[in-house]
Amino acid sequence: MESLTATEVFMAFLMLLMQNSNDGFKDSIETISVTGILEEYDFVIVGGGSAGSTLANRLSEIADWKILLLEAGGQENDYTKTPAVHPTLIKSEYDWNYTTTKQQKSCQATSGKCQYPRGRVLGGSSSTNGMIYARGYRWDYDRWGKENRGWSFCDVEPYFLRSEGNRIPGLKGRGRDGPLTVDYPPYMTELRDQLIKAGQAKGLKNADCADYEYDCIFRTQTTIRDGRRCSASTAYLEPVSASRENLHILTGALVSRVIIENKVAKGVEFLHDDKVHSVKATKEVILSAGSINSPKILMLSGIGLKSHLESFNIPVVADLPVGDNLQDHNRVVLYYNVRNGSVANIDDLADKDSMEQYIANQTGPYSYSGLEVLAFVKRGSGRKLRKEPPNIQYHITTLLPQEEYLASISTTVLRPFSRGTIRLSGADPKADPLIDVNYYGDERDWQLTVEGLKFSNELFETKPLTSYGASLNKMMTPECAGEEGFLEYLNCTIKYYTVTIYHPVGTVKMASRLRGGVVNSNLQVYGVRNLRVVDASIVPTIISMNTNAMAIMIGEKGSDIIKMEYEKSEKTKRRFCKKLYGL
Ligand SMILES: Cc1cc2nc3c(=O)[nH]c(=O)nc-3n(C[C@H](O)[C@H](O)[C@H](O)COP(=O)(O)OP(=O)(O)OC[C@H]3O[C@@H](n4cnc5c(N)ncnc54)[C@H](O)[C@@H]3O)c2cc1C
Repeated sequence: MESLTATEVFMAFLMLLMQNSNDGFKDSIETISVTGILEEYDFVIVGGGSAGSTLANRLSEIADWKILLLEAGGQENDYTKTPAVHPTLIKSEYDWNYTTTKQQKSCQATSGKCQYPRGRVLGGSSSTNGMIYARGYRWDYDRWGKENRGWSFCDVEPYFLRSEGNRIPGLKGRGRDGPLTVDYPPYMTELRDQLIKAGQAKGLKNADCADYEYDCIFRTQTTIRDGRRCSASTAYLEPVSASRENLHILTGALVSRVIIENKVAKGVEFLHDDKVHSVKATKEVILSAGSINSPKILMLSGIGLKSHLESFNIPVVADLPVGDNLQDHNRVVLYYNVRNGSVANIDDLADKDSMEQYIANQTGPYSYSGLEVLAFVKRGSGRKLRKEPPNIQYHITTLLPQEEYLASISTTVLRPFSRGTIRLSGADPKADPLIDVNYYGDERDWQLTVEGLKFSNELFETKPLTSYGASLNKMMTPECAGEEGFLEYLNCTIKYYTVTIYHPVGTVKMASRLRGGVVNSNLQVYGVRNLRVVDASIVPTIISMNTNAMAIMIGEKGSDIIKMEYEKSEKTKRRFCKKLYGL
């Protein structure tokens, strides 16, 4: 019998899921219709992603505040919450379907245009991501804190702890009671232990890489709760959307601009079913539309580089370097054939028993993302590096929708020197922005990638993996398969197959104005009152790990900054009234 393609397999799984949920997928979040929204709210939050969902939950804890959350996408469902299908969410209705501008040194397999996925659904990119949970190093946040008061590790750690509901026994210094579940997925492959042994054979410690003293390899911790994705919307919106009357959530609402009068944000304009609507914010408008769309909305609202805005006849409200400082992690993948049955493959997913097992009790190969093992190492030299955390990350995958039994290892330079930009392609809010990732704009990133790739291959040449038949499969990178020399092969894979690993940050930089900042350390946009940005775009320098936990931390901390500010002003007001009127 001819085997099924990956698309056919996932379609079959989807059909089975639908059949099992009687009348189709049920929405888990209570939303409001566009005709039901109020004329004004205290806070209007734009974007219900990792940071926005967190913020909506925390701000709506204050019963007196009315909150509106506007999200361009729709809701998650049983399919999007199934861990193994996550690669199929890219380029689907849950994705913004962005591509970059033409790149010279990367993505040549797709003619220099890199796919650039971002979640367009409640939960944002946390609803389409690979579900890896990683916080970043103390060093990363201390670096932020040097220039941004209140953002050192000791300032942000309480928010990681508050958000995290870690179920893994024995880990120290982790949150246990927070809404965001962190756990091992309920499935693992035979190769996992061999991978860890291979790392150990190369001197890596088998430990959670929470410290930076050592190179390490360990089993991936995930935002998977009982075999299902735990996105920011699952964690923060599901538990409160029905019970909190002061929180309104509207999906399908594409915010086109912030309404600004005399340098004060008054509300937003949005499109719903192609009709233009507006809503007022009496206290603040908060952008949580992510690293691509928060800068886009700011620019459409007249906040950005003057010359750029003027080229589209957008009246300038504040001349700020919006969209500069784009930093991202990318990856270059090597593939290895391994012993039959030691990893999962397309047959495991195509197997009806696997599908039924998942539907019945959320276990089996559908219950994990495939990203089974992570490793972090330090490569390169220099005295400075000695005091820094690992600068290379490996994601090792044991589930590829192929007939062969394959494992893959992707190399990621964690603190790239290259910087890209986000710019408008026009004044139309529906037009995609121009994303120039500029991978390898700085030659040092290429050199370090080569070093990282060499080490990844050394891992697969250790006994624990060669005894499992590990051998490099060049056919998975067909554009480079003909390269005979190993170094030539690596350079070719970098040029043809470098793609994003989905961590853009920094495009609405938190810093002083002199240092190219767009927001201050309270996340307020310079030169415009009542306007804040709370999401991954405010990150001054990219952290040395995956970015979802970080974005949720920003939502948590952002909510406290806002609460404290209003509480303080309420107290001052009350004190003033008491003194003056005895109230
Ligand atoms: C495919 C993929 C895989 C990833 N894998 C991992 C991983 O395994 N682990 C990890 O830690 N990180 C991962 N990440 C990164 C991580 O998920 C993101 O860094 C994080 O979710 C960013 O949070 P955010 O709040 O800044 O933006 P988002 O979560 O992207 O939220 C932005 C929200 O705003 C909405 N929005 C945008 N524009 C508008 C508009 N004009 N009007 C209304 N709404 C709007 C969007 O639809 C979205 O819901 C991955 C990301 C992707 C895309």
